[in-house]
Amino acid sequence: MTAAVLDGRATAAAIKSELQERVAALTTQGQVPGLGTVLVGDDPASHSYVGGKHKDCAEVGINSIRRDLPGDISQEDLEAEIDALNADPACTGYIVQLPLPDHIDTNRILERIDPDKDADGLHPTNLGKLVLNVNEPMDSPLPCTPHGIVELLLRHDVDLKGKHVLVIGRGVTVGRPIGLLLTRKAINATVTLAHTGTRNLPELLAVADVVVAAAGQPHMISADQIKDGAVLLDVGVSRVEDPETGKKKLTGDISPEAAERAAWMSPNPGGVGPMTRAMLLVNVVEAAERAVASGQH
Ligand SMILES: Nc1nc2c(c(=O)[nH]1)N[C@@H](CN(C=O)c1ccc(C(=O)N[C@@H](CCC(=O)O)C(=O)O)cc1)CN2
Repeated sequence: MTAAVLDGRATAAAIKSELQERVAALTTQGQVPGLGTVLVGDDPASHSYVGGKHKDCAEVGINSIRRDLPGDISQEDLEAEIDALNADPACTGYIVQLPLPDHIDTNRILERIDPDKDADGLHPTNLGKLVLNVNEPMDSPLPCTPHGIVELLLRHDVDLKGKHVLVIGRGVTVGRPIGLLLTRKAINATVTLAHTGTRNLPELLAVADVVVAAAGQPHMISADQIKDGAVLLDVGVSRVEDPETGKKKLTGDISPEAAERAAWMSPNPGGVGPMTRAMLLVNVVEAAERAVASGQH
């Protein structure tokens, strides 16, 4: 068996073209969506992700607001930047690029974001709505990567009803929230969350129908560890040196050979990453649509 491809690039492109029409309609109504990004420090990967977000905005007609801040910014000064974006009417939604430097209290920053402008769906109010299952239909944003994974599966007609999903990694952007989405009645999967303290990972992998690997450990999952016909979503991204070229290259958590035994597999790059970017745009557009519907603009 060779896995069919869960093509994140093509799916994200389709979502972006659907969004162009919604952005045009909002613009006609006088509500031009504007995405703000807050980037602290000079991590090249974070710079590249933020650059990609603004490129996407330009493609669909969303305005861009960019705050690039020094790595030694104080908690107080960063909070002042958050307050300014909360108050800026041109910014209809924004994100704080993670991770933040160690001296910054990330949770305090996330809590300070106006929940109505929380384009990442990571404010406690919005995560709380996800727990309470009150954001159906979309009256609050969902975290981008979990939402992107669900959308990628839906648009490839991969049904998770009754399937056993093994999520590896307990981070706030992927591992923790995705179980809440996958266990909703509309999807009805059974989810196990594994992490660095999990003792029987090989046994769990051997029986999992679906694996969401978000550990950031290059090729930690090999072909011989998965179940035949599994669905594999490779979220983790590491930059490792290519022995042939000596250059750094992107490497996922799942060995590419696993495609020989899987039914479906998301490439990395080209799978979950582009979906994360697309779902951020969805959150920005939906926030602007909610503002119009509530007469706030
Ligand atoms: N505030 C947030 N911070 C971070 C998030 C997030 O959702 N919100 N997720 C990740 C980084 N991230 C978005 O911010 C992200 C990562 C990867 C990609 C992506 O498209 N990757 C490409 C390859 C990119 C490359 O060539 O370097 C792919 O998979 O094809 C998009 C967004 C952590 N921080």
